[in-house]
Amino acid sequence: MAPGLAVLLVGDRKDSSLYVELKKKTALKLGFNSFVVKLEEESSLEQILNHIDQFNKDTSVHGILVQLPLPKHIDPALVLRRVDVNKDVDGLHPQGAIFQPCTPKGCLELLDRSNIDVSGKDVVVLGRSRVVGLPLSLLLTKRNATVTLCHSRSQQVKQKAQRADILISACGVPELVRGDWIKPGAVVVDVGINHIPDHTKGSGYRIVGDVCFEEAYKVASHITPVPGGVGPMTIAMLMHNTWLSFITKVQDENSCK
Ligand SMILES: Nc1nc(=O)c2c([nH]1)NC[C@@H]1CN(c3ccc(C(=O)N[C@@H](CCC(=O)O)C(=O)O)cc3)C=[N+]21
Repeated sequence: MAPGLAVLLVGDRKDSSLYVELKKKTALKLGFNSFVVKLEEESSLEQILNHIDQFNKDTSVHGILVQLPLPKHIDPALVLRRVDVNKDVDGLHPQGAIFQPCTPKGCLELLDRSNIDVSGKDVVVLGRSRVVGLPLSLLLTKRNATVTLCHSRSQQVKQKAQRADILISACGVPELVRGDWIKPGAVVVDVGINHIPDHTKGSGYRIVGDVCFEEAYKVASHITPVPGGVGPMTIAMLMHNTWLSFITKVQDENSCK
């Protein structure tokens, strides 16, 4: 018996296909079982829910991940709610997830492993997404940080960022955060993964974060790169949650409640 991770991909977005492939490769490398189901973009809600029910029933599946975003005609909340909460290794269950969502968990892991204590610090989070910004702010608050959660309607975001001891960007705006947004010595965590056109690359694009790294690394004390930063940590945390589900000893500290 080995931990089993099931991934459901609906449609054939290039970025989603790549991420699903990375998850599968990592699972297999760890000796996990990997089950990937790919459905057509036009699939109905019923078809999608059917596959989730099968994963829910399958005792060799310990973790289920529904790759987001789903096609426009599908309400993600309906799909995520169908996933057995005990197998929701993505931590995205609308009501009371057991596992911590992977990207926020990865950010905290990066801070922990760099011995950066968030308690009492002023943390500014850019972006209020249901998958990253919002849950990350809650987890940071639980760890006694003072959190300012900025979003598209926030005013004077640059001035707010400049006061941060720890600045976390998860807003999906390529290189929004410039060197002069950062307090000297601050810690910068870049969650953004943005594809921008680049004709000098064979692929026709290159990946940049939400932070202008060239400027930021000169000002910050610590900074995560893109690629090679939060992205791989997200996958590592997905595997960790799948492992926790497998051993079914999820302690309170992994609770999102
Ligand atoms: N239900 C769900 N759960 C997710 O966790 C989820 C999702 N949907 N939808 C999309 C985002 C995105 N995501 C990434 C994970 C790893 C890398 C990663 O490892 N990136 C490499 C680069 C890979 C590349 O070349 O693009 C890096 O940053 O070094 C990126 C992005 C998980 N997501």
